[in-house]
Amino acid sequence: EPPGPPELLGLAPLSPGAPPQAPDLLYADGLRAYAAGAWAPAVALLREAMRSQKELGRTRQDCGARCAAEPGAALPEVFFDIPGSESGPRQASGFWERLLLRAALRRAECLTQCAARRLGPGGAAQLRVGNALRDAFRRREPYNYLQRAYYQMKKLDLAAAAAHTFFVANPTHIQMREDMAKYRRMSGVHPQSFRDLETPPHWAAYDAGLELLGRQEAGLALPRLEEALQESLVQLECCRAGCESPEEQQGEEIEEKEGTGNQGGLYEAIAGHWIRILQCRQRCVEDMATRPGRSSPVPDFLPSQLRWLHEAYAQVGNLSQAMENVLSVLLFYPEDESAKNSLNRYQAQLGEPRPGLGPREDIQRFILRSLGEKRQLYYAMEHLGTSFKDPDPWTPKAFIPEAFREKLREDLEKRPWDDEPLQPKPLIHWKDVLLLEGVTLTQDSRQLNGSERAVLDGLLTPAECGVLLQLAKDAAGARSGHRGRRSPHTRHERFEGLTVLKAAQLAQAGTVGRQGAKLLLEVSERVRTLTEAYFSPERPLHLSFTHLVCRSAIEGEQEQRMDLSHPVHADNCVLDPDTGECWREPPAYTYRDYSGILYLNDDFQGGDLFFTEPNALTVTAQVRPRCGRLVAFSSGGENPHGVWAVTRGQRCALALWHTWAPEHREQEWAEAKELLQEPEETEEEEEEEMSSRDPAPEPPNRRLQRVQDKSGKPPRVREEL
Ligand SMILES: O=C(O)CCC(=O)C(=O)O
Ligand SMILES: [Fe+2]
Repeated sequence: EPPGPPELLGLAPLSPGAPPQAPDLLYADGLRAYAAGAWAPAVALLREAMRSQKELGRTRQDCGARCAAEPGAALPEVFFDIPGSESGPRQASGFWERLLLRAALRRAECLTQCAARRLGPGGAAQLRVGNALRDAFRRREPYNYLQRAYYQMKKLDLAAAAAHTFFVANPTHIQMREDMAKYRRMSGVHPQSFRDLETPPHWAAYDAGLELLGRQEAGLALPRLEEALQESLVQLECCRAGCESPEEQQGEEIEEKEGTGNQGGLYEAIAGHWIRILQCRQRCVEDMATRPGRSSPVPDFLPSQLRWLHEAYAQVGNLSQAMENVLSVLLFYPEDESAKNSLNRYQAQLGEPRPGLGPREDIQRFILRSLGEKRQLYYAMEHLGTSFKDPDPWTPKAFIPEAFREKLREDLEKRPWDDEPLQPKPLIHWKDVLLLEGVTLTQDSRQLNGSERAVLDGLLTPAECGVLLQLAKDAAGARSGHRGRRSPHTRHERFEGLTVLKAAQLAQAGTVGRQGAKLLLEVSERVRTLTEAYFSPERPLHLSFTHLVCRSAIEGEQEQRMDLSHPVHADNCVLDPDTGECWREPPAYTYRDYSGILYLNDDFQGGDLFFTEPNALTVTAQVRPRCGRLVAFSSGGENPHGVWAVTRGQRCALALWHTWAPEHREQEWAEAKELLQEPEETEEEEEEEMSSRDPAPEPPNRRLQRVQDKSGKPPRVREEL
């Protein structure tokens, strides 16, 4: 078992029964202690902040549930009833208003008292945790500080656990990747030390269940799969309970512009508020189905859990339970052929119909409630002009107003990744990435006279450039025995390209150093993170191709050269300079969405990159290569570019193309990674590393300032203009 939060060492004792303190204050104190190098108090305060925040959430849920059940606090049924659905007898005017108001007042009173009882007088104010803090906790930011503090305290197992927990939710965090590798080497590999301390229970159970099922252990899988479903529903309830507090709705700015904004009177305001609560509740299905650190949910998560349950029960021969689950699947998808077939088979096997055999009650309740909400949301969409993005593919067509069905069909026909729900806010802001990595923005689109272009500096240290240049050199030497072949673009240059997989294979064969091949992988991920954060914070970008390319001037053939090292082109379409059009069709690599060129050196003549107008003639901007400089741009016709002739020396660069299309993700990257997985280092090396090499990881000082900055504005990045 990994050390879980309770045993995270006998530092300042955490008092389990004590009422929670204000998490923001605890967190700020924790960060101050951290900055002062007071590691043990920092750990205690950060953990207490997390505990308090959890405890507050639990209080809110408990109070919410208790007060909803309070006599007289239930909202009158008719409040949920809307035109179009059958309703009870109409009462005298004013009757429902009084009922509604009384219920609302009663419930508000109950909530206030409940909070005061649980949290002390004025406790309700603590329930409000600021947005920034909530986001920080959701990103598991405290674990980043914890891992560094534990490292300083030489508690490597705890550092590893905390680092991993942070990493699970921040899989593109480059520094963390390095830290974890370091802990792994130093702590002598305790794989269990790298377990996620915060895995939501339904994911743990779900993964365990599927793994067992995959090993033909249906009997063992069943309790885990049942647990997964129960925990999923619990998680859903937690999320829904949060929808009633004001801060949960602040992400809804869009709504302000819509029909039920703040203007209007009492009824418009009530309706608007209620709609926002319903929208929030519906989104909880996605929240529950999204793994930590992922940006999109597992599609159709609940029905697929039911299908697994059905399969597992069928495998162990438990007919009635198998039937219960297959009937539940049919609640979502009444026309599901395979479910219908199974059902018929079971009915035939059982002989006569068994009364009392129906779908699962928990699922029945879930669907009824969800449909009730959808009905109201679609009604408001049609009549009040509010928006509703239905998270579920199973909603019966009859629920969707005619006018929106067409739109829905169009949405389904779009490229699948267009439909990936966008993150309400970027996971990592690109400026934060810059701060963390010490990268600077040198020129933006405006300064480069175009759209979606940027030059960033400081992505590589000179030593890293050296390693990659050496890699290119060793690979070229090993493969051809002479310095490269003729360039496909010009006969005045030689051209050598190296892919990540080739590099890994050569490293495997001992032809090039492992360090270089590993750096190549790591750096490509570094560029991807930055490009995603800068250009596509709401939609994941994948690497689709990585190529280490060197172009060298052929001596004695440079006089009166008129040609280019790389003719003007666009990266994802066929450019027609005559019309300025760019055709996004083969032979262009149409799935490329963003391009990046990371330069490794500047000791050559010529070889600047330039952008042109779509006529391929008028130069709009130029970029001089140098070590660690990245030029990144969207790959379409808006960015035609070329490379001036390299007239002396050798120009090396890492060219990377990114895509939104997951199916065009670079397979070779993962293969290369696999090949380069190194055997663990020896004890002596660990000792040496612990004592000398990296005694104190940089505290994330600059992030600290940002968190403490009460104005809420991130600090400005130094922009070298
Ligand atoms: O190396 C460069 O600067 C640009 C190369 C390029 O545009 C390409 O390979 O598509
Ligand atoms: Fe290009």
